[in-house]
Amino acid sequence: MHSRLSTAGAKPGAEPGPGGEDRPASESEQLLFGGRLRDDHAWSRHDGAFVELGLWAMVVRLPHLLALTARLAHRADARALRMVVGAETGRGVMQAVAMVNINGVLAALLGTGATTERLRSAVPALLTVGLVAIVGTVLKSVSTMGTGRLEPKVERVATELYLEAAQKVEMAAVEDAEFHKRLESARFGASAARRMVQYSASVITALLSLIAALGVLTALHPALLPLIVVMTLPSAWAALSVARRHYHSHTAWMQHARAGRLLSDLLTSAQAAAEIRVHGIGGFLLRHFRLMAEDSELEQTRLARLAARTGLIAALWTGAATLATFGTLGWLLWSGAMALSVGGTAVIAIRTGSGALDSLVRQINYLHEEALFVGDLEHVQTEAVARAIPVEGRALPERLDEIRFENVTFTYPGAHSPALRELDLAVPAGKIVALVGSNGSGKTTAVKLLSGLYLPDEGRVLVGGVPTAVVDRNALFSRVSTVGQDYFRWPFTARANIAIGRADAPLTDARLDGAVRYADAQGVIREMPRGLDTLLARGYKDGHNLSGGQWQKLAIARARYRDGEILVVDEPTAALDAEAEQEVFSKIRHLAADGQTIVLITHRLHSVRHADLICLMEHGRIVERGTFQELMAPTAPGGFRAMYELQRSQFQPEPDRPPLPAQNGRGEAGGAR
Ligand SMILES: Nc1ncnc2c1ncn2[C@@H]1O[C@H](COP(=O)(O)OP(=O)(O)OP(=O)(O)O)[C@@H](O)[C@H]1O
Repeated sequence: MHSRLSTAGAKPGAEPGPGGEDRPASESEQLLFGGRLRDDHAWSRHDGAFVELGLWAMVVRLPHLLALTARLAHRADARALRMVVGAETGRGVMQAVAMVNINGVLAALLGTGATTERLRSAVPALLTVGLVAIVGTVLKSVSTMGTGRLEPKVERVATELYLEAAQKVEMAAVEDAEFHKRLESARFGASAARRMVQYSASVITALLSLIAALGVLTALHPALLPLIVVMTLPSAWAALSVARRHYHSHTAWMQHARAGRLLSDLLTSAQAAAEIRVHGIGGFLLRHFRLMAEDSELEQTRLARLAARTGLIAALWTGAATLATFGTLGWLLWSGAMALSVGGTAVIAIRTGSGALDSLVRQINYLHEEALFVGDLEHVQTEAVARAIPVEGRALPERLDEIRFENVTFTYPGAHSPALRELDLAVPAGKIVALVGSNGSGKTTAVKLLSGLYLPDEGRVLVGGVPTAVVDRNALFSRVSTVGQDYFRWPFTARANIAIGRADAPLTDARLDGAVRYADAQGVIREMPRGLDTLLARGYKDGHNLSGGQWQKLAIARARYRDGEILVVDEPTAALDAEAEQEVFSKIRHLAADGQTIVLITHRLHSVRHADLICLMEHGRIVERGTFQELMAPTAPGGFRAMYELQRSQFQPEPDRPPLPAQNGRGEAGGAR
């Protein structure tokens, strides 16, 4: 029997269903990600989507798509946009002029009269064709330059559109898996917007080229018009079918692909590197990476097989249509309904026209496909705006005299039970309130509500008398400094790691030095190869890594640099040595004396002796509160006292335990050798 983590012998997706994506969860999906990652209905989110659109509906939507691209391009670089549109329009016109003149050349050459006479009369049209070809080539270069300039800018503008909106959403949205999925999809939207520029330019060219060819053909013989359409239909149908399948598959497999990338990222992650080696996880991850990749390879194979079949059917159909077209042309010539010179032009016009129509259908098709991703991007942007933290709200008073929780109940989105239940708490300004309690009792959640990151479901959190539900939350954020349990290790220089605490304030050395000194981080900075300019990102040139405690000191310096009136410290000393820990707590006491309000979360109960108020939390409620002396008194309920005594006893020597053998080789163990 295999162990739970073993995948030996497993062949996920070995028997794909007819649609490929209807297979049950593969072993990798089930074991690592808890279920199937494929979403067969992802595509149906797009109302009236391209997957359901017919060719005509797509043509009708074309102006909207071109306008969408033009809007993005205009925002990115209006001048480059004018350049591209002008050049592409010019190219189309040149094609029309060329075709009319080719007709002139052929008519002159195949007309009556002496050869030299015919040649001479063909020269003006011939020269025009040459000139038009040169102008066309120049215009193509101008267009290439314009699109080259435009594309990266459009991608940047599109990326910024959703990044800007996404960084302002409520925490509830950040933790919403559905919103993340949309963000992932929107990422493709930015590069899709870039490609839309190219496709839009090609649509303009193909459209003008087609108009030119149709114009010439109508003048030559109207019977040739429907033939062009018949010749083009098969490849248009094939392109549409393949693209639809591709889009459907892409959206259904997006989560799967993301999970595969996650596995490959983990294999090269500096953070996971040590554990991967010591615990021998590399082979395990690699195996699952391969299994996941094999799964999507099966899907790719399925798509390729279908594309080959569609291509074959389309080629047979095109062959028949071409035969019919040229047969008709031959019959027209044979029956004398068309002159030979006109026939020559007709061949060129048919080839140009069918090529242009084919290209037009393909480009519109691509444009639609890309537009769906850009649509996702717009969708995310709209959703992000709807879920954004409101920018307006009631102003906070100059001085925040109190933070108050009134009967607060809060459940995380998607959670089954509340993290906070009917919580009442008052934190006076300039005091230290310590929240203690077992893991998961709600301490961190309480400070998240206090900081305005979440809003209560019931009850109120009042900061300076203003409920967080109506306060200007950006103003509230700016009054809070935090050293969180999971503070972020910014992969920037040490200087940036501290100054990012108040990124919008001018960076001054005095403020920076003050923060470094406060966190007692001078030693840490001195030991870094380039001091404050040391890059703290392993894996980059000259990147340097710090120990957990050193990082923690930087995080404390950052909070000090931020200098908010309310300081939230969540396990601030977990990674510090005993001496540094005492130092931090004594500094925290001084801050309170200076008027800063401090909410301290810690499991080190010895450290909360000096807090003005200690709250013991359990299952989202405060079950005991008071000063250290009050909670340790024999009359107190005893929960805090019991926890404190338990911690203290761990530092008492155990009388029954035998002493460690001497380390100099002369102890018992050494003597036995
Ligand atoms: N983002 C989240 N989404 C859903 N549930 C969460 C989230 N964060 C915390 N919880 C849940 O809320 C409850 C309270 O968690 P919280 O982090 O506030 O506990 P804590 O007292 O700070 O714990 P610890 O001492 O381990 O840090 C826990 O049951 C936890 O699983």
